[in-house]
Amino acid sequence: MMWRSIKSLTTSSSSHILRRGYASEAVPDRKVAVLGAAGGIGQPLALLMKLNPLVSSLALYDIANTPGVAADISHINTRSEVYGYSGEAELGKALEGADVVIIPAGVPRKPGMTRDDLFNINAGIVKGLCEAIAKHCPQALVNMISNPVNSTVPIAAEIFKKAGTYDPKRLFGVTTLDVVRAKTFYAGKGKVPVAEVNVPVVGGHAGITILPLFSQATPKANLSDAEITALTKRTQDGGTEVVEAKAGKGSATLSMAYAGAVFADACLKGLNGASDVVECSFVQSTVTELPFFASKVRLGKNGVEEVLGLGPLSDYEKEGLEKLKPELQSSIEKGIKFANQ
Ligand SMILES: NC(=O)C1=CN([C@@H]2O[C@H](COP(=O)(O)OP(=O)(O)OC[C@H]3O[C@@H](n4cnc5c(N)ncnc54)[C@H](O)[C@@H]3O)[C@@H](O)[C@H]2O)C=CC1
Ligand SMILES: O=C([O-])CC(=O)C(=O)O
Repeated sequence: MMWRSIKSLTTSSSSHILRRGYASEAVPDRKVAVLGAAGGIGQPLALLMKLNPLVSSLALYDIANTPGVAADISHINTRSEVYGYSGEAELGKALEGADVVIIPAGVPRKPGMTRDDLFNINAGIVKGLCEAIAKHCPQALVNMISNPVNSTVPIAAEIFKKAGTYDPKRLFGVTTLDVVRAKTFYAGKGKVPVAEVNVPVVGGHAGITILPLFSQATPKANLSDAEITALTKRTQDGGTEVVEAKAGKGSATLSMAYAGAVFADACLKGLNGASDVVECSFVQSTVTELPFFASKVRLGKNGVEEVLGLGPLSDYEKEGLEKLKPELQSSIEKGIKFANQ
């Protein structure tokens, strides 16, 4: 599929504009920057963004090892030009003119750790990167992958507020991997075609704050309450399942790269004018009393066009929603407090 869509694009001889097949619809130039591009997520994510025909310029930034990754990926014969940037002195150049900035920079979990255990290191990394974004590409859509997402997104918001550049429509916590997992696990248990499955996942991105809404899943599968409870728990613990299987060698990287690429693609489609792009994301929200919350979001030319409501919840989901609020609230407050220290 991906290969076909790439082949159906041809380069215009007179400009950087691409034209789609026989139609004359222009595909605008779009720059994507990946911060943390030499890491476990960063490398396969950079590869997937190199395969995305909506990207014209791909900036790969890390504190080290980016020249090799950039040289390697740059040989792939797809649309985008690839540039590698290494070290803080080059961060500004990596960000300049970026339409979408994806942040998988930071340390991953080891067995026995929670995502919150990453706060002490990753909060500082995210803060520094967001200060640079505010300076060099304040208009960019920011896709935050670095954990704990429940705190790193509020940190980013506070940093942007301080710089006077905050636009809640442009800041996203990437929770797509929760949706990817919920879809996979539901299709397996419900014996329905995985490609057709849709499941909203709301709340946040850690343990019980991840709330899959299987009562709204389509296509309908005949699952018992016990099966729904088990699927919910498996989705909530999906990250830990990978951390334990990797046994000290990090957390999800390949499935996260896929999820990050799906979400960035949705952002790019929205920027380019599509009006029917809906993904779940952790954003500034009034869906509940919490200031940030993951729910379905319609993307468009300005980033978030509309934060969609939760829809009807089962009693089990209503209970899960109430249970997650105190933990999510405290993670949000921790991020806000850190940024304002
Ligand atoms: N949102 C989500 O669903 C998920 C989030 N994650 C999170 O993503 C983050 C990255 O995970 P991995 O790629 O596995 O880790 P990794 O350790 O393999 O890669 C992280 C990269 O970040 C780089 N880095 C560190 N400080 C930096 C800075 N100041 N500027 C730019 N780059 C910097 C490192 O050099 C390294 O290349 C972790 O915090 C992890 O918990 C992981 C999986 C899913
Ligand atoms: O579990 C982790 O630490 C990484 C992550 O966020 C995930 O895989 O969902």
